[in-house]
Amino acid sequence: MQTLLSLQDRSLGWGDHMVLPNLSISVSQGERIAVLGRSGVGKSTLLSALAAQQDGPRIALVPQDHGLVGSLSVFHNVWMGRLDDFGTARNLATLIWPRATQRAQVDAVLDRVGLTGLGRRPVAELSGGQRQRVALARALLRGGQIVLADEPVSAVDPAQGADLLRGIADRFETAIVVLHDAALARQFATRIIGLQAGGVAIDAAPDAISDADLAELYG
Ligand SMILES: Nc1ncnc2c1ncn2[C@@H]1O[C@H](COP(=O)(O)OP(=O)(O)OP(=O)(O)O)[C@@H](O)[C@H]1O
Repeated sequence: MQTLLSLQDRSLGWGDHMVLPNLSISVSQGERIAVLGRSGVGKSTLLSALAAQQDGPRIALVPQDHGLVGSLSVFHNVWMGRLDDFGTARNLATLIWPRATQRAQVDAVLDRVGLTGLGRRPVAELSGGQRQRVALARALLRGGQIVLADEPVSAVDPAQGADLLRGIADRFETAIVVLHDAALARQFATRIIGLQAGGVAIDAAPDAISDADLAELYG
């Protein structure tokens, strides 16, 4: 399988703060990767390094803080996922006079994430779980070869989370998703990467990893 993203012997950190020294990870087409590990271990740092690769595949992002503009409508926030597909004039026209076809495309992804009928609502008026689903809808609209999603279902219940993860898997052949629910990770992933104390402690298929192995990540 083709390698879509790769970090080789990279040391990831922020300024003088080293988070993941000498890290090597490759992501192949078709993999669904769940990244697990304690708070602060470097899951978001890993995703941001993968997302920053130059001349790579088309990536859809679901950031942990959602990256939404509260004063804009749900429609406009979702449409942002495709801004780089169009020129400035077309984007300005969409901002002012969204076309029926554009509304229909956004409505389809809003239906998929359970936000039917909320397109005109300002994001600032939504709940945390609804905002999270707007960020996911934006990635679904964008599409691409790979999605990088940082805790995209942390604010919804496990059944809804499982359904939204199926939506991700249906839309994207390759996915890297940070999760904190080990059961959801087992359901979703073809590969689980567990980070611990500055490095990769687990990197295997879910069937090859015991619950005790996963619990140790948080021990
Ligand atoms: N933008 C930033 N600037 C400086 N330090 C940062 C930044 N983002 C993260 N860090 C630091 O890097 C380390 C790893 O953070 P990171 O957000 O990658 O962890 P995480 O595993 O995603 O945590 P969580 O599960 O709480 O989201 C932490 O010590 C954090 O304080």
